[in-house]
Amino acid sequence: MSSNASPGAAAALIVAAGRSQRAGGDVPKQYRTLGGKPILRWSAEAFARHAAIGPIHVVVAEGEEARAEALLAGLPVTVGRGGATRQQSVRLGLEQLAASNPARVLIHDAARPMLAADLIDRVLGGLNEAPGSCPALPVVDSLRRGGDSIEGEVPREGLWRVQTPQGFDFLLIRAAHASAAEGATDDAEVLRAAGHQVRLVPGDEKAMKVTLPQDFETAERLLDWVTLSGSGYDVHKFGPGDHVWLCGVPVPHSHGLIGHSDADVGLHALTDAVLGALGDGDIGTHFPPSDPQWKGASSDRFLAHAASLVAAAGGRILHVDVTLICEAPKVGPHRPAMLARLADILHDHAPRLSVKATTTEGLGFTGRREGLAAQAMATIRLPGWSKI
Ligand SMILES: Nc1ccn([C@@H]2O[C@H](COP(=O)(O)OP(=O)(O)OP(=O)(O)O)[C@@H](O)[C@H]2O)c(=O)n1
Ligand SMILES: C[C@](O)(CO)[C@H](O)COP(=O)(O)O
Repeated sequence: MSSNASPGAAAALIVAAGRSQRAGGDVPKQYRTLGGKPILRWSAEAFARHAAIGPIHVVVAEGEEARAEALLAGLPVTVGRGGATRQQSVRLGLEQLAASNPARVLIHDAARPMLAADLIDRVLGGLNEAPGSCPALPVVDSLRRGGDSIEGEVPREGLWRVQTPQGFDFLLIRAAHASAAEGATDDAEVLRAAGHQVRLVPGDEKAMKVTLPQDFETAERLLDWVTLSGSGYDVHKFGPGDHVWLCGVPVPHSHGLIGHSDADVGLHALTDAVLGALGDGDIGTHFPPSDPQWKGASSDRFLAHAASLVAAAGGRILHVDVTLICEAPKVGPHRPAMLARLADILHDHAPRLSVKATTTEGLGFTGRREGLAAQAMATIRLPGWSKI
């Protein structure tokens, strides 16, 4: 993904050097997946899609640079080293960003993956009013001080739960961090303590910080999954040959199928069904027949590409269903091999697979054995909370 940045765009600094002591797990939470996508990648993509964001810099713990670069592949980001505390990570990240000379910077926790474009807009809007801008949500529960029992009340009026991204005048926040005492839990406080105004702007419940083990499940639910279906249809004509390719399997036959690629109608219809569910063109858009590199190509790569687009959108294929329409060859004996091949091409993307066959009772072009047709249906699940 290339940057959409407009001139004068703000920089983004994503802090991802934490150790996830509260979340636990085998790897730090920013490297775990949410909706099939690494947590760190979610917010990096959100910044990369936003036209008002320019350079994007990520700081990670020592030794994690290669892992972070691999999971951020294809995004216009740079990766540097963070520090032992969040405050130190921000300070180091700001120093590393100084070479880009941004006028403004948005500082964001990698642990807040659901970063909506309108939250970025609100934070940038706040920066037009003050040198600092901080998204926050009102406290709605009653607050009490205590240990095992309640010892007193804490009035909630005027209290806010602050989130990220927090926006700043770059030179002011860099200077404030350079001279700040240790112990600040966020950057708005660092700027305020240095004597500058920080504007509060409305936050977003979905910009929650994944902190505790149970937060992964909550975050998955907040992705607002949408279920989408697509259909595909394809026809190829019989010609000379002794086998046809169907759903990735060579099936012996008195004829072959004529086509630019291997003419696998099953995989072509299914690829179109997956692309249809995504709303991302058709097989010809992605693999133009005019392009000589697809001559004789094995069609499994077309389907694998469509599946990779679903995965890149943080989604998952739930179900695919292919119907092959022909008088011959007989499909039944080859069905187990076709299902195994589809599972192989789709890896673990599609838990439910179906291949069916029908004749047209001697009617039409398939009935006259002039060609072979296939129709397919795919159902996918995509995170619906932001426009992807
Ligand atoms: N030395 C640190 C500590 C934290 N962070 C980042 O600051 C954000 C907010 O921190 P938090 O949720 O507290 O993450 P962790 O420090 O990883 O969690 P814990 O406190 O449970 O260990 C996270 O994106 C985290 O990666 C950082 O860049 N450098
Ligand atoms: C910056 C922050 O996300 C604002 O809510 C938060 O303070 C960082 O998390 P931590 O748990 O305090 O390290």
